This record gives sequence, structure tokens and C-alpha cells, in this order.
Amino acid sequence: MHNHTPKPASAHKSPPLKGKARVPGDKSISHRSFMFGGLASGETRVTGLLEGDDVLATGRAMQAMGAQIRKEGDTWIINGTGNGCLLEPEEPFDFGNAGTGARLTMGLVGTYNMKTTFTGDASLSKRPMGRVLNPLREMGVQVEAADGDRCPITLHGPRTANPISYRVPMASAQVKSAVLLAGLNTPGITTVIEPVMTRDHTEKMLAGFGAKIEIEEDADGTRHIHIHGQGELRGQTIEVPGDPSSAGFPLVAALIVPGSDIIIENALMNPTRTGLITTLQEMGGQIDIINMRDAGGEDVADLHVRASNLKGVVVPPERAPSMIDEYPVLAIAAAFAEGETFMDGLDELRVKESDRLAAVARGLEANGVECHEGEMSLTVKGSPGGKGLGALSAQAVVETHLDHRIAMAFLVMGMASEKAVHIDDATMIATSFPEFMDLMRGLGADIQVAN
Ligand SMILES: O=C(O)C1=C[C@@H](OP(=O)(O)O)[C@@H](O)[C@H](O)C1
Ligand SMILES: C=C(OP(=O)(O)O)C(=O)O
Repeated sequence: MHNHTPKPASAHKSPPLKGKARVPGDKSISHRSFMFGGLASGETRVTGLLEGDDVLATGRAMQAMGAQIRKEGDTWIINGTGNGCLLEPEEPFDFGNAGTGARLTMGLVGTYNMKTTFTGDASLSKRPMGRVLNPLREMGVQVEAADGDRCPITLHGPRTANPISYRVPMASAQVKSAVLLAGLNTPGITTVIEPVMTRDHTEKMLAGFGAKIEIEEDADGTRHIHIHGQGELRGQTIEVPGDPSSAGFPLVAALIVPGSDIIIENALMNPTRTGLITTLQEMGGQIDIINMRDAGGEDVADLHVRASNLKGVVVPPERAPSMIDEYPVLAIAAAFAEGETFMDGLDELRVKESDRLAAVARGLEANGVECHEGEMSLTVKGSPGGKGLGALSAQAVVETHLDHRIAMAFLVMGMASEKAVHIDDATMIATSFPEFMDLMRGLGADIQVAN
């Protein structure tokens, strides 16, 4: 996968999108299902797991540390080691393209008195890991890392880790989670202070597995999360809801392709993940949230989406954590809206699989969209109906920089723009949404991938 041959792809103006689609399982919950199931004692059964490359890499890492994982029919069955009982892996971990897998596993294993090495692809090797390594160092972990705390990274855990109280300096569920997971194998209470709430899957799922975890919230919304170390975790039954970040692609496609009318089934509606829906509704998007129900402690719903005349909005910076992975596809919606859309508070976009702020701005420019890339903001001027949009020349190919969300967002753009949109590589889509092409074509999208 690391030296893969790129597969260029193009999307063309498509007929109205129609029908029902079920997006694959949530990536965040799927990673955590393998991790916590692999750690807990007894059996964990998981249905709806995302079988994307990122999540499968996490499964292999847990197997390398003693977890038993197998699949029977649609159910993944995991027999974990028991908390505190992970084994030293014989080989370096290869996390491929996955920031979540690498960072959460660093936390999970860092406090074990053993040696672990983390590697990944060219994208992962550029991403900052100091944000996770710094709290681990405070807990007693010794780190060997390439310049600037990038992968490959080797961790040497202490004999006994030191519980800390750590204030997360940026809005990051990965950093919060890494420290909480490190606390699982640390005596006493480890505390994470989270000034801005991010996705809360780690807290919710750890409580479900029987960890002793307490959360206090200050008047200003700052959360203090306390995890009691060295407790027992017990296997669970998990039903993974559909990924709202993946749902964003058919959702925006149906809003911008004229005449579309689709239903997206089983999307996770956890309030820490619904910022895109809120924003698109403010833009005038016709999105009805139907059949809201509880699935294993999480809200899920179906989304009825109809093509809409969108208008530009100001997206407040405090909304960023609840839609952090959705800005690329929101920028595409903005390209079809009347007027300007201003998105702010986007500094974290610079350290994703690519510098997403720059990648989106370059891709929009290559396809005739007027936009302005600020230090941590993006302004997009829309062209209702997609008039004049699409590849400006035969050379206008969107560079995806090993980033699945850039690839999918620009394919969505091509479904509604006047001219086709071309991307340089569709391979990375398999990290989070292997069914993307089939699902979109099933709704009527005209996408072509080079052989
Ligand atoms: O905890 C998680 O599962 C994730 C947290 C977010 O990353 P950050 O913590 O870096 O914001 C998000 O972008 C990523 O796709 C998944
Ligand atoms: C940022 C993402 O994932 P990760 O950090 O796990 O690579 C994403 O899926 O958009």
C-alpha cells in the first residue's frame, strides 16, 4: 500500500441522485472497538465495523499484542488479553495512513514496560506526534523519534507509569484519548482537562467496558475527565453506527445535484459529530432527520436529503470540533451556494492526512472556484448551479496528497459542476470508505476510475 500505484478518477455531471444508501460503520468507534475489545477480558462482539484499511491496521496491532480476532458471518469476535496484559509485539506496527490508530495505540501501549515501534505511510510520517508524546513523556515514557517527533517512533515504557493531570492544548479527541488510554495501565487517577469538547467516543465506550471514569464540567464547559487506572475491562457487544463523516459525501452530493432525493440510513447523530448537518441546514439544505433512535447508547437516524438552493453562511469557529473532518466536503457545498461562505478556526486542518486547508483551496482554484486561504480560515465564493465550474484545462487535476477526504470531496464536486473534475488518486478512499464508488454509483453518480 505504501508504494501504491495511483489510480486517477473523474466525476461527471450526474443525473438526479435517487434511492437509499447505508454508509459504513463509524471509523472512530471501529478503531476503539478493536482496541478496547482487544484489551478487555472475555469476548467482545462487533457488528457494523468499518472494514477500512485504517481500522484493519488497528486490528492487526491488537493481534500482535495478544488479542484474538476473527470474523463469523457479519460479526467480529474479539478475545482480549485483559487490562494490563498486552504482550510486547515482535515487529514494528504499520499504521498506514491512520492518525487515530497510531496516536491512540501510542497511548494504549506507552505505559507498558516494553518496546514498541510505530511506522506509517508518507502522509502519517509527516504528521505531528509530539501532541501525544509530550503527555506520555510526563508519565515516564522514553521516546526515540525522528526530527520533530514524527514516525518512525519507538516507545520504551516505564516500569510503573506516573499518573498525570493533562490539559489538552488543542481541540483533539486523539490526544484526549491517548492520555486516557495511557491511564488505563497507570496506578491511581489520570485526569484529562478538555477546554473544548471533542468527540466523546472514548469516554462513552470505556464506561461501557466497565472502566471507572468520572466527568465533571465547569460552568464554562471545560471538562475534567478522570480515569481510575488498572481496573478491569470486560468484553461488550457493540453495534457500530454509520459514519457521519462518510455520510457527508452522499449528503452534499444530493444537495448539489439538481433533482436529487435520497435517504442515508443509520447515521450516527452523536452531538459531537453533527456540525456538518447543522451548517448545511443553515445554508438552506433540505435535510430531514427521520427515525431518530437509540443504537447501543448512541443516537442514530436516517437522513432524507433533497437537492436545494444553498446560500453562503459564516461557520463559527467553535463548531469546528463537531465537523473537523467535514470541511473539505463543506467547501464543495459552498462552491455551489449563492454568495460567500466563511469558515474559521481551521488550524487543525493543516495537520490531517494532508494540509487540508491548502489542498482544498488549490483544488477549488483548479476547478474555477474563487476562494481565499487564510492562516486558519477559508472563504469560498459560490456559483449556483455549478456554472463554469470543473476542470479549467486538461492539466487541472486535483492533487489529493494521500488524503481520502480530498479525493471524495472533489469527486462529489464533479457530479454537479458544468465540466468534469479529475483527481490524481482514488486509492486512499479505501482507508475510510471502501464502498464509496459503488454506493455513489448506486445512487446514480457518474464516476470513472482509471484501470
Ligand atoms: O478520535 C478520533 O477518532 C478522531 C479525532 C479527530 O482527530 P483529532 O483528534 O486530531 O482532531 C478526527 O479528525 C479523526 O478523523 C478521528
Ligand atoms: C483525520 C482523519 O483521520 P486520522 O487522523 O485517523 O488519519 C480523517 O479520517 O479525516
